This record gives sequence, structure tokens and C-alpha cells, in this order.
Amino acid sequence: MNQEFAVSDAPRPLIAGNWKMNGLRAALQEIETLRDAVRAGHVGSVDLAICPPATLIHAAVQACGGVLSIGGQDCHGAPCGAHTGDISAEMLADAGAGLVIVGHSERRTDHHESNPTVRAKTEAAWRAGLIAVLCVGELREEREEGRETEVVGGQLAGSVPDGATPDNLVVAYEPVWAIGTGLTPTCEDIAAIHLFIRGELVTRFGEAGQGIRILYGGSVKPGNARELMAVENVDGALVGGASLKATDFLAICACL
Ligand SMILES: O=C(CO)COP(=O)(O)O
Repeated sequence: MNQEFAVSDAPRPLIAGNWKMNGLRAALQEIETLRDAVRAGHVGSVDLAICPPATLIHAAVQACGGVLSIGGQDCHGAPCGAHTGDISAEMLADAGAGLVIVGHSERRTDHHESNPTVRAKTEAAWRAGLIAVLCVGELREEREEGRETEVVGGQLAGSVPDGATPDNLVVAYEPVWAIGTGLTPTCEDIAAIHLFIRGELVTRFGEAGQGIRILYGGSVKPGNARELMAVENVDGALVGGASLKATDFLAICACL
């Protein structure tokens, strides 16, 4: 691949905010601030998404004025049924969501979600017409043992269904030990694992694998976003804490 092709063919970056279990209705002001910034032309060539708690999805869709995507943080694999407390991908789509995070490490840990479960959730997202933002990443001890590619490779093989394309899948590499800790891998380490993920996607999906966006997540802040986003095969970020305030989120977006 020559340089010109690589540059023109690079996926458009995506900065996605994961609000986790944060946000009451007053937080919709942050979405309105993001909307106004996009409308005023203050955000460059980058796609924006916010995944608020499910209680705010419908209102967030109304508040965002169609200039950013709103997503869910999880979905059930089934379209409906006797699953108290769960939300289906169809329900998210009905509320106006365009994407859904699946396989976040907090779900894999707190709710014991396995790779086959994450795979079923990804298929559910596709069935409902949503983009799946599928999270992978190793634990601290797995990194210390030098097993990160083995772990991430196993998560990709076990949880990404056949049929992935740039239009239905985004992969988010989130090392568990970097989430909410202020720690980040070195740029060299991020480059290595993103190249590994790119290779796995291309091996499995051919040309489509080149265009599937690979986000980095874990303690992305305005102060470190520029160097993290400049790493090869980093096509944007999945941001937790720094997505709660529009000013921080916009400062991250400005780094692309
Ligand atoms: O888990 C994350 C996003 O999904 C990252 O969270 P922090 O940005 O708060 O580390």
C-alpha cells in the first residue's frame, strides 16, 4: 500500500463518549453544547457519538439535533422476551440510537459476559441496524505476563461474528488496567496491539478489515489525546470520564 492510498483510505475518526452509569436529565445540557459546537463548525472531520444511560437515550436523540450519534451501552441478544431489566437492540433503535457498545470490560467483569454472549449481542445490534462498538482488552496481569495479543486475539475470534464491515462494526481496544486509572500504555504498545488487531480483521474480513475503525480507550484526556490519536491504526477514541463534560470532550475532538 503506498502512502497516498493509506492516507486517503484511512477511516474517518470516531470519538465516542461512554457515560457509564452517570447522567440525570440535567446532563442533556452537555449534549446541547456538543450539538452547538458541531453546528458552529468547531468540530473538524470527525464523527461524534455519546452513549448515555438508557434512561436518557430518547431525550439525547432529541437534544443532539441529528449532528452526533447517540448509542446504548449494552443490549440483550434477544429482540424481546422475559429478561427483566434488560434492553434489546430493537428497543435502542426504536429510541433513536445508532450504535451500541458491546463487551465492555465492566460488563465482562460485573455481569460475567463471555465471548459467545458478546457475539450474540453484536449479532443483535446488526439485526436491529445498529453499529456495534465491540470492546476488547487485557487485564493488568495478562499484560505483565506478555499475553495481551493472545487475550485480545481470543476475544476477537470469540466475539466478532462473520460479516463484519466498516459500516456495522467498530472495535475498541481498552486495556482494563488503563480504564479510570489515569494510566495509559505507551504509544509503542498501542501501535503494536492496534496493528495486531488490524491484522486479525484483515485476515478475517479482507479489504473490509482495513476500513473497520479501531478506537483506543482508557484514560483518554484532553492532555494526552493528541499523542494517542496520532498512533497508527488508532481511528479515534472511546472516552469515559472525560466525556461527561462537553468542554473536555470537545478538547479531545480538537486533537484529531
Ligand atoms: O471505559 C472507558 C470507556 O469505555 C474508559 O474510561 P475512562 O476514559 O474513564 O478511563
